[in-house]
Amino acid sequence: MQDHGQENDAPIIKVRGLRKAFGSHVVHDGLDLDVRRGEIIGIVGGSGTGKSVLLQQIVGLLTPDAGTIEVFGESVQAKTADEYRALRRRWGVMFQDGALFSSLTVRQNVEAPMREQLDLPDELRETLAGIKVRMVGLEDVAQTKFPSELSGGMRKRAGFARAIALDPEIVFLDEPTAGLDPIGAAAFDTLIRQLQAALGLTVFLVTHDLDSLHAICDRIAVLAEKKVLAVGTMAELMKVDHPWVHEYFHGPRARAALETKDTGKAEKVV
Ligand SMILES: Nc1ncnc2c1ncn2[C@@H]1O[C@H](COP(=O)(O)OP(=O)(O)OP(=O)(O)O)[C@@H](O)[C@H]1O
Repeated sequence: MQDHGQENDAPIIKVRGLRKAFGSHVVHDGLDLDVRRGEIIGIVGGSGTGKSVLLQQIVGLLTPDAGTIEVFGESVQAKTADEYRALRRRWGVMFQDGALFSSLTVRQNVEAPMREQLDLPDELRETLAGIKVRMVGLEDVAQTKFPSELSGGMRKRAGFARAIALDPEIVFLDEPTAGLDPIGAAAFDTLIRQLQAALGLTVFLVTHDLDSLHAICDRIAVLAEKKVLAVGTMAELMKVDHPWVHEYFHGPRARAALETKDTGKAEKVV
């Protein structure tokens, strides 16, 4: 058992002075962000503001040009391969399209990180993977299906099951409701909230979906001008005096999402 007690008050993710450029294209410059343990934080920003690039740097798939990233109080960058592997075991990632292995069944996809990180007998691994598949609301019959045999919503659930395969402390979700119909998106939001509460997860949620922000996020971080321009609750961000932030949180789609929330309707207005 690892003792994580001393980390409880410290941010679970701490980003300071982050800079990232691709050639002459600077995506992040002086970006700071704290994520609190146990919260659902939504990451929003215009297209190309670097939401996915930020996520990829935090999980160590891209290397910053400058600045520091700590997760669980440990630097993600300054790690040997074994140390990084141990750190990576404590989070799960769901990429935009679920990024499932097309040649593996749903259950085998969920088993993949278990095979990599855990030394379990086959039968136990299969049973545990089956439990994860059920936890995301997929029927048992889906376990032996291939990704191509699933609907978009089911593929996303399968991707979520794989992200929680190793009982992570943090899950990173990159636009999990993109491409889902309104009812499917609302159901996925509910699933995120339920699993977050049941498993005590911290959720890093990249999204364009204002309904998700209203429905499940504790705080929202806005990426603009190469940094985190503002971070706070929805109510706090609605008071921010910046053209993009104002338009985003007061525009017609924001009003529709707010109305949906206030009236408690299951469907969102599109
Ligand atoms: N591997 C890469 N090589 C070169 N440029 C990249 C790479 N990854 C991302 N970029 C560029 O970095 C910028 C930020 O990309 P990113 O995907 O993070 O944006 P985003 O905010 O997630 O956008 P969207 O909301 O459209 O998904 C874009 O201009 C993109 O073209």
